[in-house]
Amino acid sequence: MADDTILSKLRSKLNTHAPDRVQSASLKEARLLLVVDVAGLDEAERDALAGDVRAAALSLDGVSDVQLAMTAERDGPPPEPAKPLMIAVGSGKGGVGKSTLTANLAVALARRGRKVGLVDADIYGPSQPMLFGTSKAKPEAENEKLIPIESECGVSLLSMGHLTAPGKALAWRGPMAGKALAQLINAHWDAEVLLVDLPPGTGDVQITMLQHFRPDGAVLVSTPQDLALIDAVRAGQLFDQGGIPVIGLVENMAGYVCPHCGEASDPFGSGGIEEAARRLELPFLGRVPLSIDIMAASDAGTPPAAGEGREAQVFANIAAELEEWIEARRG
Ligand SMILES: Nc1ncnc2c1ncn2[C@@H]1O[C@H](COP(=O)(O)OP(=O)(O)OP(=O)(O)O)[C@@H](O)[C@H]1O
Repeated sequence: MADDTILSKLRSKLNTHAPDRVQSASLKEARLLLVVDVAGLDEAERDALAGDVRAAALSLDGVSDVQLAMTAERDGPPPEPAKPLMIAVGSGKGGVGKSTLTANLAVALARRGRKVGLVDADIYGPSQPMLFGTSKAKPEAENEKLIPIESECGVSLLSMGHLTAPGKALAWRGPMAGKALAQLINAHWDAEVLLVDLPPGTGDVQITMLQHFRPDGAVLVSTPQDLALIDAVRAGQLFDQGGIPVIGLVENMAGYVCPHCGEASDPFGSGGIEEAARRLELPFLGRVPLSIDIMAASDAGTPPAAGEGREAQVFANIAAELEEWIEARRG
């Protein structure tokens, strides 16, 4: 039988594997030499393909022995994409707007052309699915790694809120919480920058985050209230001790302009975080006003940074400060 005839007969028998993977055949005295392309296959897939090709070849008339030459084996698995720069967003105390800031910074960075991923590490009280309007989405997995959910704002994200029933509080102990976090972080991220929304305070998840995942830097958010600020400084010390650079501080809920009469007031004081940043010799990244529009857009699952209003500009300005740090690290 001519080699070309053998090749086409063999390919017609290989319906479960891509027949084109068998590139050439050459028969010499009942011994068939086959060149098989295995590029991009993992070890198990390669073995399965080799087994099927061998069985199909031996079923051909005039073939009593088969020799396989696998190409592309020396290329190894496809290269891993570059690791994203990981930036943790933390706060000393709850309710200061850390999740709101993380979501909107992610959107503002994406609008600057960065590929941005967001991990909601607030596994006890995840709010990112609500902020991005992705509460109903369920991530799929490939090779036992989660595939992030694509939001409409160009930011991909993963949260425990995508994996558990809505509103179900998680009461996990440290090791389980650490495993859950690992699942979210070691996912199939296609991102240059990964923002991590930490739970408030200085507990287990924060410590796991510092020790195991070593973010490249941290942003701290606080309201101008004294107590919030003291807690933020404590959170900053935790990063410092772990050798994680604090990129800068953000003041949230600073200054309120009444939507009816236009009068400006400072319900929680003002300027305290900028002053604290100066004292601590840390960069001040910006100030987000207390705004009904920010709250309403967040509750509706449409991050205000994705819009065109004054609020979008506030987050764009903070993202521009952060971008300087990112550029110095990544180019
Ligand atoms: N600048 C702002 N103006 C108005 N409302 C805001 C602002 N920032 C946050 N909020 C609102 O404050 C509430 C708490 O915000 P958020 O969930 O972001 O805080 P957090 O620090 O992440 O809280 P937690 O500790 O519960 O994770 C939300 O209802 C949010 O919409």
